[in-house]
Amino acid sequence: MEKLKIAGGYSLKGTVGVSGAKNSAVALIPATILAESPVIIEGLPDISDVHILRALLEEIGGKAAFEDGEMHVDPSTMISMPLPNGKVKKLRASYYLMGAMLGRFKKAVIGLPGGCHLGPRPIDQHIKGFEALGAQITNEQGAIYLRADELKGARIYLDVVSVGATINIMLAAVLAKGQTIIENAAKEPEIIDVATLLSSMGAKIKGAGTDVIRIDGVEKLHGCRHSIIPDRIEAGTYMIIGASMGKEVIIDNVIPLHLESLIAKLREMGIHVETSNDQIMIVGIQKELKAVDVKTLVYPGFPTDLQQPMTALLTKATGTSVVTDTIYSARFKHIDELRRMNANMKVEGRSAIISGPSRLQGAKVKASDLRAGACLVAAGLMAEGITEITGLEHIDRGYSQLEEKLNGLGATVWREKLSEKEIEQLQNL
Ligand SMILES: CC(=O)N[C@H]1[C@@H](OP(=O)(O)OP(=O)(O)OC[C@H]2O[C@@H](n3ccc(=O)[nH]c3=O)[C@H](O)[C@@H]2O)O[C@H](CO)[C@@H](O)[C@@H]1O
Ligand SMILES: C=C(OP(=O)(O)O)C(=O)O
Repeated sequence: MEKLKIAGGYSLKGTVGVSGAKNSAVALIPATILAESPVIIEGLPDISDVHILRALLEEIGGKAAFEDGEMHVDPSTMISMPLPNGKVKKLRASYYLMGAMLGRFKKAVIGLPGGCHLGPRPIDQHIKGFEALGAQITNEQGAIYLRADELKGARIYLDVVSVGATINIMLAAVLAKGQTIIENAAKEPEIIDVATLLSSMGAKIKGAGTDVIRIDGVEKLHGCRHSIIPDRIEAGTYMIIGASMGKEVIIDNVIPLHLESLIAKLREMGIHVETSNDQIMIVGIQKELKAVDVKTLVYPGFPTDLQQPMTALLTKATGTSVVTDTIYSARFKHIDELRRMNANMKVEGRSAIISGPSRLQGAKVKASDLRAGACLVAAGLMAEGITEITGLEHIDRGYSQLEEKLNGLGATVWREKLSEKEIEQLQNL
């Protein structure tokens, strides 16, 4: 086990390259199961979610090689092997194996997913969609059993706008007989990316990126090559870091349109942001920053995945900021850790209330989930002295080459092994 150490308080400058999007990658990899011939995905991030999904493709008999960001998958030898436990619990997106395996094999056994604990994360809308397509589904001792004699297209209205349910139903529907219509679909860029891959494989999908998606089922899908979109959440994290400590930080390989809500908030705070085709330049603090209110919403609203890093930046703003998460009821485990670092903030219901400015101090803190980790990294860079962050397994689910990228901007960040005493202390927490 390791900890991340940050010597904070130094300004940052330079260019940081953004990796492929985690939330696309974790759907694109299971989508390859649906093809009859090899699929190549390029630009994948080097994160644990990608490595685990690659291993899961091999567990069901496929061949999957991952090198230099490129994954070569040969799905022709895959079988519907049950995956009730083990690796599926290490990430959220293992739920996409349900849609993809149901689509190809008409049966699957998949353990309930893991991922960040952010309050209740049901999958009832995924199940509702699969059932509408004709699947029988049971939950037996924490594993979902899915089976269908055949899948038939259906009209499915999502009661909750869900990224996962939208993609999972698309995966199950592309090989179903007839037309499927998903209404009240989520519109995140990652959904368009998955639809682009499926279309290159021969699927017929219209409307991805709008709230009505129409899928005309086809008999079979073939291999192709696909290039992933950049990670807007990783990009947003570096924008927030640049805004808090940057003299001038350029975020490269980004689609500025995907980050309009964050760009608008940073400008509202008084931060200078410039955009070009595939770059965003942040000129950090020139003057006093203004406190702002932030409310997370489905895309194109402010992403919940940037809510936690944003609270670190808001400790620098003068006045009171209110950050409300409308997507997850309990995405505030980072707040106690920020308080250890001298932040003045509290949680009230679904909101964090931040009074600033505060001078953050380095401390020993623990990442409870992925973006709590990103928030603590941002706070550690801002704080005076040394910050030590444990819980790196969460951060490694979503940030490719974190230390290399930060040190490339002039930060001082490194990993150290935890002593036996530290491991014991963590286990007793
Ligand atoms: C792997 C992946 O892409 N993860 C992202 C995905 O998670 P995920 O796909 O799990 O999130 P959803 O969009 O499904 O969840 C949105 C909201 O709907 C609720 N809900 C969802 C499904 C369902 O069947 N029933 C239900 O009630 C959830 O509890 C949550 O309150 O979108 C989230 C919201 O942008 C992001 O935070 C995650 O980073
Ligand atoms: C919540 C997240 O991930 P997951 O859905 O994979 O747990 C995230 O990426 O912030």
